[in-house]
Amino acid sequence: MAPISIRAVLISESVDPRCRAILEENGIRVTEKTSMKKDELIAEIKDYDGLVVRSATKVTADVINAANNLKIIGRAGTGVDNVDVDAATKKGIIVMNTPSGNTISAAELTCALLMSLSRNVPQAAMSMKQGNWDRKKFMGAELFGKVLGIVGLGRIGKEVASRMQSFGMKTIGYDPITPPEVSASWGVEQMSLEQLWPQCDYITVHTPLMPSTVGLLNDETFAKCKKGVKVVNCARGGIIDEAALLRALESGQCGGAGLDVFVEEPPKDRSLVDHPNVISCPHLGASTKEAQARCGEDIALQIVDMVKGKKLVGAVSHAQCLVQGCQTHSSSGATFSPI
Ligand SMILES: NC(=O)C1=CN([C@@H]2O[C@H](COP(=O)(O)OP(=O)(O)OC[C@H]3O[C@@H](n4cnc5c(N)ncnc54)[C@H](O)[C@@H]3O)[C@@H](O)[C@H]2O)C=CC1
Ligand SMILES: O=C(O)C(=O)COP(=O)(O)O
Repeated sequence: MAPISIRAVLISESVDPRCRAILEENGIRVTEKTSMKKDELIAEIKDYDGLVVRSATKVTADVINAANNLKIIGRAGTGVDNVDVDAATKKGIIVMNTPSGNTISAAELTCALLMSLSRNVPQAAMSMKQGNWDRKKFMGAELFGKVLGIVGLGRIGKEVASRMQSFGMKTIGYDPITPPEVSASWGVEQMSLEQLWPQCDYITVHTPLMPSTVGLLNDETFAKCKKGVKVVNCARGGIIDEAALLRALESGQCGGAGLDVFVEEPPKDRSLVDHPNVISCPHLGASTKEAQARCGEDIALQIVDMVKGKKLVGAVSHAQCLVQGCQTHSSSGATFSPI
């Protein structure tokens, strides 16, 4: 691949300092400006060759079209739903991410939410802080012997499965791309969603956000679930329809939800966050020292590889992934948009 000249990179979110250090060691000028509003980003982006973001920066078509020199948008993390990949591709801008860097952290938070849901840990802790000692109110249920449905058997889904199997959960799942014999080798029996919904005591979603995954859990699918099913969304807001979830919580069809992500972040409508059977986090799936170190370092190294014209091992076209309906797994762990 021909080398790409990158002289100046804008980092628009809190990214591990190793990212800046690696870029600067390679002669790239770095500016860090966080918490910019959309018009500030549009004004700022004009002269940069590269932009490094996490999930909060919305790299919309107007931002992309305002950039005169932009060649690379680097997502220090997995989901690229905050980047208009089509608009970038039309301008010949490469979009790349670092998906394997935060897999374990996102999987561990998912497991923490599953365990918190089963034993009411956050609610009990809050009650203790309020001076109470209420043992009856927080009666829980064992995870042992319960059925966990995993929708999306990619990197994170797989890691969640192995961890929850160690608690004695039966893991079933669905993925349109991962072959059933592959997931069977990690102890996950695949089946259609129609077969999956009524069997689960817990459901966790681990798909990218895209048109085919918006509202995977909705009024109709909640109605097919066991009464009292508990759900976790550590993937993206909207994969579980928020209004349908609230209705299901109110009717008791859903017995509890663990939410790390929201359609709007932070959510202005607090009805879900405030619901007594909801435990929530402010999008913390990738917020560990280890994940941030990996993602910050990986994105910088990937940008440097592009500058040096290195062949991108296992690079795939993101557009192709979207057509296939998934983020393809590449051997390098990274996904790229076409140039
Ligand atoms: N809360 C957080 O901080 C984090 C959230 N994430 C989110 O988690 C998502 C998943 O991450 P990875 O596991 O690394 O991605 P991945 O690409 O390894 O796995 C996603 C899987 O979803 C499957 N899939 C696509 N459409 C589907 C459908 N309709 N039904 C069922 N499965 C479907 C794909 O075939 C693929 O196997 C990311 O796209 C991102 O949005 C990722 C990291 C941290
Ligand atoms: O990597 C992902 O997809 C995430 O959701 C993590 O987002 P963040 O980098 O923490 O803003």
